[in-house]
Amino acid sequence: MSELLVTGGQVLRPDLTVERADVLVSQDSGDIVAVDEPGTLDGDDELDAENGLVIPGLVNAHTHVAMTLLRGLADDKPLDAWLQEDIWPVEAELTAEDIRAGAELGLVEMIRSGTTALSDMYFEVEEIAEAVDQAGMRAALGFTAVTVGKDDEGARADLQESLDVARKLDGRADGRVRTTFQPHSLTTVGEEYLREFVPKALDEDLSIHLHANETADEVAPIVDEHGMRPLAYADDVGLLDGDTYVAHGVHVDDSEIDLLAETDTGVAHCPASNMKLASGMAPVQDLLDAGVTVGIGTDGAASNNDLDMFDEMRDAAMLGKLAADDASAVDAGTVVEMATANGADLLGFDSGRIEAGANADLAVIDLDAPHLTPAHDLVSHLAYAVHGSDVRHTVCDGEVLMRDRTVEVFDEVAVRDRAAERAAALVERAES
Ligand SMILES: N[C@@H](CCSC[C@H]1O[C@@H](n2cnc3c(=O)[nH]cnc32)[C@H](O)[C@@H]1O)C(=O)O
Ligand SMILES: [Zn+2]
Repeated sequence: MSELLVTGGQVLRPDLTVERADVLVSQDSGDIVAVDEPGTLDGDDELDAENGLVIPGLVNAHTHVAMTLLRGLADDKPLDAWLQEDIWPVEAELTAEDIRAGAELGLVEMIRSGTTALSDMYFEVEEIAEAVDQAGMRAALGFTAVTVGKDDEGARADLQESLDVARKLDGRADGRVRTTFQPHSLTTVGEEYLREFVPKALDEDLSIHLHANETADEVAPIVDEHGMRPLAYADDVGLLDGDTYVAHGVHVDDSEIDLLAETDTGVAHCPASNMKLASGMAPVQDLLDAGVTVGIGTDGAASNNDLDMFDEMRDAAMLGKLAADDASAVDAGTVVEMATANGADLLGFDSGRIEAGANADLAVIDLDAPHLTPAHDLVSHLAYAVHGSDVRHTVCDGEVLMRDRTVEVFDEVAVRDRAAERAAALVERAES
């Protein structure tokens, strides 16, 4: 029996109160065993949380982790032009080894900034699953199907692969990997393919993750072609019948907000990506008021341009206020819940809460910093003032992924060097 004691700090509890407490986690079960008064618990090993705040590991509810290789390659364009002119041509040159290197880089960046779980959409998913396994993190992974620009055989093969990958990789990494069926979006996968394959995913009880209602440009053609709003169309083809979450959900009208709530469909809100691509402002407070589960995602590093969930919480709060024209909207406590418990609920993990019985996924924030002084309200600090670089330790499934700012699960310098080399060679191939 091996137990780790996170000791000497303050702890953020599920009701968002903060108390002085020690946290005991089991490295065998990967669960939190107890949260109790300082000095009352004992472990085999200790993690020093003195002058620190223990929080649930953050959950990045929508990303493309291997896109770290494309960070800074193409900026300052809207979604459609950015994908078609810049991103897709370079992605066509990506090898399995590139994706492994990019994923490792992204996971190291996440561990350093206190993220312990992610929901990812990409290809070469086996490589991403292996990187997640080595990282010791938790992930909902999947193969993203696109049918535009493909012949019928290619299109059907893509959707079949999304089903096959979801079936094959579920439960990998000792159960830390779950999977989702992933049509890329409502405009990049044809209706006949959705009608054929979505029922198969539902039959197998697969969770579903897709991009939806991201830009105004994508809404209009759906309304023209199908005579209904995008999410009504998504519902019509069965996409909202299962355990589904959509990334973005920016351009949703009241009827679609109601539909999300009625069908218990979640939203992975990506504020930085929505601002950078000028996609628009998601009505986050309206979604929350309607009872929709909203998590927060960074989207890929090429549209953010980092994977720091603390930046993302601050962006979500600020953009949520602007969208609602109300400074009280999307408050600090709300974004902290979105980035922890809500995200975990979307991905289907029992994480995001520091309480006995939950997954032992946590981060310790160093509060000894000028930008975190004074400490009137630590929840406010989490939403508005903490940076990813303030994270001292990161723990997932009871294992220490980073101790005293040293990543223990990867050779960080080697990961950075390999990613930089592969990214340079990738761009050279794409340009030749
Ligand atoms: N490009 C591949 C498979 C798609 S993987 C998932 C895709 O989502 C893309 N992506 C990244 N961010 C966004 C976004 O905000 N909206 C839509 N797609 C995105 C990403 O570049 C990647 O191509 C194919 O043609 O078959
Ligand atoms: Zn995306």
